[in-house]
Amino acid sequence: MVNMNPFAAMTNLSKKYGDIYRLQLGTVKTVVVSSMRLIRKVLIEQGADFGDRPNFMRYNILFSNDRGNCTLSVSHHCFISPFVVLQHNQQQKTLAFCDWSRVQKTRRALARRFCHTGIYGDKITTAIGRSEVQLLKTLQQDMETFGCAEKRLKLNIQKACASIFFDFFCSEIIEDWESDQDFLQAVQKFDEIFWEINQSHPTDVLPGLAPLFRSHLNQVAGMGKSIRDLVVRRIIEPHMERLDKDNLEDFVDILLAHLEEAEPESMLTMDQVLFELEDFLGGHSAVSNLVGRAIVEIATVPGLSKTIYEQHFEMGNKDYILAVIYETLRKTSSPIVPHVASADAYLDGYLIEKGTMVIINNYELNTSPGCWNEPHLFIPERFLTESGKFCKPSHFIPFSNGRRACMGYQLVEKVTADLILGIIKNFDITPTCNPNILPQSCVAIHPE
Ligand code: HEM
Repeated sequence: MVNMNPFAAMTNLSKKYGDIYRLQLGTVKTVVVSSMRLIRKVLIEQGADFGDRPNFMRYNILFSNDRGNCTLSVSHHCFISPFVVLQHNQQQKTLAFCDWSRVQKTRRALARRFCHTGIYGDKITTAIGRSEVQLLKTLQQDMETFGCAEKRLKLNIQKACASIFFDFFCSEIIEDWESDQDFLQAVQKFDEIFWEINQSHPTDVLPGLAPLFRSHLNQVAGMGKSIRDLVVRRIIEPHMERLDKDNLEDFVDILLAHLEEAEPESMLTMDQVLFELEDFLGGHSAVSNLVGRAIVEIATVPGLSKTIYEQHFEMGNKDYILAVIYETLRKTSSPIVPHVASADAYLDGYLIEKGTMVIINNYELNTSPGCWNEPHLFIPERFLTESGKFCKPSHFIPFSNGRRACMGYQLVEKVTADLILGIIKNFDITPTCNPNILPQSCVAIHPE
């Protein structure tokens, strides 16, 4: 099973050992849950007991915060290179990979309104509109230069999504993607980070192997630095100078106003604010990879591009494109970030000790013939009622559920739909690549 998709391998084990079983992964005690009944318990009914995240060395390296020369430090003084020594629990600075805490509640509360595309509908629509013009122009140029837009398709979609997110969250309009070196570097680094956090690595469960992976871990340490420089210099500093607390223009203003106005016991630190902003800006990588995957899927189903066009633009069915997005997520079998028991707790009668990692294995729920008709095929209609309304079965939860659920799903739906529709309206999509060669159980497409 070593070469298998790990989620498929864990599904095989569940056939033998049941919907809940223990695994010892290196030094990490792990429990795998596979049925919807148990997944619901972990995420919702007993969400308070399972709200923490694994403390992987890579996450700590990635979310360090030395803006100078990348000299960081590790809890157990694990020496990786002359330049990198890690610090304990740097990952508590990030929203998505920290343990559950009062700080986490504050972080989520600050971002909630901004993730609501209804409340900030005009701002996101304007940002998408601005970026789409540049995307279509760039794709057209590539068509003229290379005869097809495939060569740089992923990169162009990344730039489009990044400029939407910079515009929406920070009011930072990227006028010219190609000449803005800061921006281009941030796009590349965000994508590398997204790929990295979507992969597992031997040091996650065997941190003692770190010296064997020095070069990779040093690379990981460098990934966030250029992004942090850009965020501080181009976004935080100018926002601090012009902050008007009576007129909060964007998410950065909301975060900075919090630093001045919150009660001391619930106030975030400047570092936490900076990392929260980076977490949300980084969401663009998830969207761009998803758009890329959807385009590949659409290309390989004969006539689908035309059907999307007809449904959306001619028949006015706005739900069809949503069904395409959810079918892409299903076929990818987009995984859920592992949780960790924050206290000793009983799950289905078994004692799960504090600190145990809980893998929520949704692979079978996303891909099995027991849950879906012809699951290997791309059929958006499975997410539509007879009258064409979007309808998602309750066992399909690509954005998870409960207190750690994804905060960005509305943005994902809106940006992904608008970009795909923009491309379909202006270009023919024909297949050159088989979607089955893309990695499974992972939205990310390799940065190369
Ligand atoms: C392809 C697109 C995306 C998918 C499939 C996705 C899915 C997920 C999943 C499964 C989780 C883990 C939930 C859990 O552990 O129970 C998560 C967490 C999170 N997502 Fe997303 N996400 C996507 C894009 C985004 C975007 C664009 C943003 C923000 C703009 C975002 C913000 C977050 C945040 C902040 C968390 C951490 C929540 C927490 O730990 O408290 N996501 N996402």
